[in-house]
Amino acid sequence: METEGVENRHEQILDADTLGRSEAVREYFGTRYEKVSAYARMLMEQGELRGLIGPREVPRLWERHILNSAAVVPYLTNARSVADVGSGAGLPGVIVAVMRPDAEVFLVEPMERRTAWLHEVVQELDLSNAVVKRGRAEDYDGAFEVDAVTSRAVGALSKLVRVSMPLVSVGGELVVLKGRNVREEFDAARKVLRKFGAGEPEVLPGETVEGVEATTVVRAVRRR
Ligand SMILES: C[S@@+](CC[C@H](N)C(=O)[O-])C[C@H]1O[C@@H](n2cnc3c(N)ncnc32)[C@H](O)[C@@H]1O
Repeated sequence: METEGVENRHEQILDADTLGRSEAVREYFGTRYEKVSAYARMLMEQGELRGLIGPREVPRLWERHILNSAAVVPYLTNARSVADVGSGAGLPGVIVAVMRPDAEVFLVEPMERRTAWLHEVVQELDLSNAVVKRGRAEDYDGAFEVDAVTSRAVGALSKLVRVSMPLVSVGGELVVLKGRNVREEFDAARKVLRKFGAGEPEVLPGETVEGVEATTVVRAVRRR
């Protein structure tokens, strides 16, 4: 029984690695590939055991998590500072920090167990541009401002705007990974978007590697 579990796990890791080792993925990440790959390996080996990702996520780690997270990066071109709110296992924050070594990246996460993991990742990957901030986004209102806040799977758009926009400098933006039905969340978010002078959010295509399903990226700019 025990051996079967281990073998299953091993197979899952090999499956997950097939996409991660493909030429298309190596090319996509370029010089940052080794670090992204080291992070993926850490997550494959420890993510489930440490309660960071579900067991079903291991085989689809690259597609659903690593590449999905990378989809925000093309929308952060002008950002010199980024905060990833609700970073959890480091998604998308760690990917942003790896792909944008020129930007300072704050990984904001309240749960101690998760921040301990994030500290390990930052050390292991030698990410000198990443800073782990333990706490809720609301705790940092007035403490720092960034050019962009990223977020994935933290809550409805209305909550994200409410807790994250105070961290965005005027002219900066919220760049959020969402499901394709995100427009359904716009009504509830409008009032709070208006408070920050942000109009209708943009729904942008989150394309990464050919053959990998594109995700949805939502962007809202803070105007006041
Ligand atoms: C479902 S997890 C998603 C983690 C990661 N972003 C991902 O996509 O895998 C949501 C995370 O958001 C964090 N969180 C919830 N509310 C938050 C808030 N107000 N400020 C910062 N983090 C928050 C939780 O502790 C949790 O780690």
